[in-house]
Amino acid sequence: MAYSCSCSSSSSSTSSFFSIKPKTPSPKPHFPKPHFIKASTNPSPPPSQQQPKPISVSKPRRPLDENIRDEARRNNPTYSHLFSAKYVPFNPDPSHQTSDESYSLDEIVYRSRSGGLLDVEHDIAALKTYDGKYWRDLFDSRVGKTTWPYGSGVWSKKEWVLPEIDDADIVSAFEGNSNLFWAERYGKQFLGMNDLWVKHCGISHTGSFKDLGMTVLVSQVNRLRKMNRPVVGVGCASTGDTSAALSAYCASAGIPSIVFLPANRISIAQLVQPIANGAFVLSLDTDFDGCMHLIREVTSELPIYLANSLNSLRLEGQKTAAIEILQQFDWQVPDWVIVPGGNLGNIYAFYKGFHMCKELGLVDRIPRLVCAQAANANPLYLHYKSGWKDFKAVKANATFASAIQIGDPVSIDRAVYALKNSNGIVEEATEEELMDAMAEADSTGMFICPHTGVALTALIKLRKSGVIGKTDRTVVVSTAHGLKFTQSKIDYHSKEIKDMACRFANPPVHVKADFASVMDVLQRYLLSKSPNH
Ligand SMILES: Cc1ncc(COP(=O)(O)O)c(C=O)c1O
Ligand SMILES: N[C@@H](CCOP(=O)(O)O)C(=O)O
Repeated sequence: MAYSCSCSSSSSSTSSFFSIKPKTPSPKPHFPKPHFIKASTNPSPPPSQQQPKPISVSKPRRPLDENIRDEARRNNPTYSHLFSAKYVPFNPDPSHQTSDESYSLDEIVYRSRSGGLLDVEHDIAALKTYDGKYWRDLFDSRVGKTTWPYGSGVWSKKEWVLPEIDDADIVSAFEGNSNLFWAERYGKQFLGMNDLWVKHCGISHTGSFKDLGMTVLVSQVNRLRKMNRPVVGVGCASTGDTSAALSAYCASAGIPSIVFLPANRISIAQLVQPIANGAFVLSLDTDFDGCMHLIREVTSELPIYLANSLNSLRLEGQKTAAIEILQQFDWQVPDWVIVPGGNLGNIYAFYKGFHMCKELGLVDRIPRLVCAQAANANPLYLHYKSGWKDFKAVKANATFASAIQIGDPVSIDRAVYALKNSNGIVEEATEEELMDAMAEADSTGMFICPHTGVALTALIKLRKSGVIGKTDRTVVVSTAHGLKFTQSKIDYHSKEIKDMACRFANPPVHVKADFASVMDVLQRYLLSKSPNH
């Protein structure tokens, strides 16, 4: 790449003016009711009939040797006998179908016998014993509470995620329940849209959507270790976000974590996260695809559990973001959901979440999915453009969207399946397009990451071509917190990026510290902003 890319710690540049150092249930009679927390089992009377409540002076209610896990153990009935899930080959080829192949989730297995991907298959017949309204009400009743583990947006859907795990084994930071932001000004000003939303999955414990999957994976590892299974540590290859999430959840459970990072290809903020959380960090002179290759070899030799999304457990957590979007729209289905794609697990996770909601009667359709890639790392886009002919991995070039600098995505088959079954589209974004989109979005009050800039570029292109209509309800998935990628914003607003106009740069103005100089620049500024200017 021609310019000095901010995502490389070695190449981070600093502008002179930024004085910043570099860088109601209807159960069948024989099934007991799954647990509703109090609020929904005993709905309150309408406000007109309510008596004024005495103000309670709250005192600590728990004795010192008790906590919310103990409370959950006492209060939450166990439904492990009602619902179950297992690993099965992902979308097996019917011609060599080995229909009996399945594995318990307590086994350590990442690939099917044929070498293909696995999927977590739920006992849909058991889940169907309850109707769509039942599930909607159950999930809604758990939002915003602190009841263990349902205070988490992931574990509030526990029956659909890891139904058999003991609540006591769950490792959670009450992740999920991320805000769905109405992008009023951005939609109106730049796209003429009135129903545009940004799902802020990056406003999360470690600043990315990876928390949703990692709580599930690390919880299962916690369970396996209690069962004395041979898991000494958990490892991943990462472009920065998976390693941050893995190290935080492992640290919280006291489990060793090992992370393989491509040297000088992730942001400083992302590098600091596993270091601070006590992970064993290997910085390797290769790219993400090289790291991925190595971690797969290592985890097949050593008792290190693989935490990348090749491991289908992760996607069970990530799919809850799709369910959450429906929930936040009062179970109305948006027209479009746009997701930036790299290793390509997340686009399938979204598909799976939406599909389960349809299959189980919570909604009657699913949205169309768009996967957005950086043009510098676009193997899925090329595959889509070729009419889904033979897939070819690419050598991924540097991109400001550094977390998706991936040329050989492990979940390519899952992504293709998700897109084909959702009438989906793949788009790409050049470096200039994604940085401009990020800057424009930020100028309307967001503070997004470059990957979200990739997704917004896809939206801009699909709006311009008329594929996405002005009134289409559209959700752009924001995958990481912008604060992890400040160097890219500094580079852009400094206009220090080679071959990039940085059209929306807003550099600070250096002014002499005297009244006249300050008044002078302010008057010129106010004039430029006045309506008659
Ligand atoms: C911030 C960010 N956005 C998007 C992605 C892409 O997700 P996936 O790899 O599941 O396609 C990743 C990781 O790959 C990421 O870290
Ligand atoms: N962006 C990811 C790349 C690895 O993806 P994964 O979902 O397979 O773990 C990261 O942050 O490492």
